[in-house]
Amino acid sequence: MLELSHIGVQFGDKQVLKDISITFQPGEIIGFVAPNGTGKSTLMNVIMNYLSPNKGKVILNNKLKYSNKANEVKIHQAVSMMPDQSDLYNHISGKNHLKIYQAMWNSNPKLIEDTIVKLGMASYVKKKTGTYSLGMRQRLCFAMQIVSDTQVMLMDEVMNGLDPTHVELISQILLQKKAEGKTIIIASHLLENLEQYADRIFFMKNGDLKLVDELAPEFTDKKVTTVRVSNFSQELFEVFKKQFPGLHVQTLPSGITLIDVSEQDTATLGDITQYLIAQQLTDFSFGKLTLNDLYSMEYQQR
Ligand SMILES: Nc1ncnc2c1ncn2[C@@H]1O[C@H](COP(=O)(O)OP(=O)(O)OP(=O)(O)O)[C@@H](O)[C@H]1O
Repeated sequence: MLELSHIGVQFGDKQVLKDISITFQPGEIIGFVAPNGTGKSTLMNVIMNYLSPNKGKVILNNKLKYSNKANEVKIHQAVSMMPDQSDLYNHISGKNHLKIYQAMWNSNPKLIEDTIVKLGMASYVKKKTGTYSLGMRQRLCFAMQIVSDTQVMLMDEVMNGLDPTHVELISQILLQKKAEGKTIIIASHLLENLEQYADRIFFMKNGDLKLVDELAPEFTDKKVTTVRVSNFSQELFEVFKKQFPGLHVQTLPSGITLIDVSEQDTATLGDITQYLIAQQLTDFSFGKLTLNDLYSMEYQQR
């Protein structure tokens, strides 16, 4: 269990993190989402003690704090940050990188072959990393962290540069690691992907973390169906509101219009469908509010 207690970080007069207190549990995947330059990496750097916060503490398993070098070594045996592509040595092979990580964390040597197979790296892992493509390097960085096998894993943009097949593959591995009881903390801009596996997702804003489930009740309310409509003009919006009074209708900065309808109210859902088709608005869908919708509500300007 990893606890952050009243973490605050200030750069000059800019308060990047205000007073963050949160606990991460074993077997949990946590997502951090925010526009560039908001503070995701800063928070991860605090968790790793690469950056000392102006206030607050990081506490591992109710006892260990970054109070001296010996404790830092102990914490780093349990908490790791996924290496960055710039951390790779071009003149040595991927496999040697994996061996170094396995030895540094003294993890099970079997993990090296298992991970190579799982990530489909066998055809290139013995070549020098200087010959790798962006996606191959990214898979290696992920593999290195998996081989380190720490209790808590931090990943900043883990899917960076990966094709859809490898995004899916790594998503599956993340779920396996969660099932093994790992705590995985991921900063990502791939919102649809994050929604597939994250247990808790936080938007970072004004130095705080906001749990997305608490931002809009219709995001989690299973009794609400959201109709998502493209190209709904302001003129139609006004006419629609008169025709369907009492429904919650809003147009997001992204241009998508959302109409909330009770799931049981099939008559109204049918009427809305007819209305939209009559207006030649055929680009619509029924479903749940998405993380992209919430992101648009929170961060985008009209
Ligand atoms: N060492 C530093 N000195 C001064 N300002 C910094 C320092 N590190 C980060 N910042 C500032 O803190 C803010 C948050 O930066 P951070 O790198 O944490 O953002 P981020 O959310 O990770 O962004 P990205 O999505 O682009 O990676 C930015 O305004 C950045 O300029």
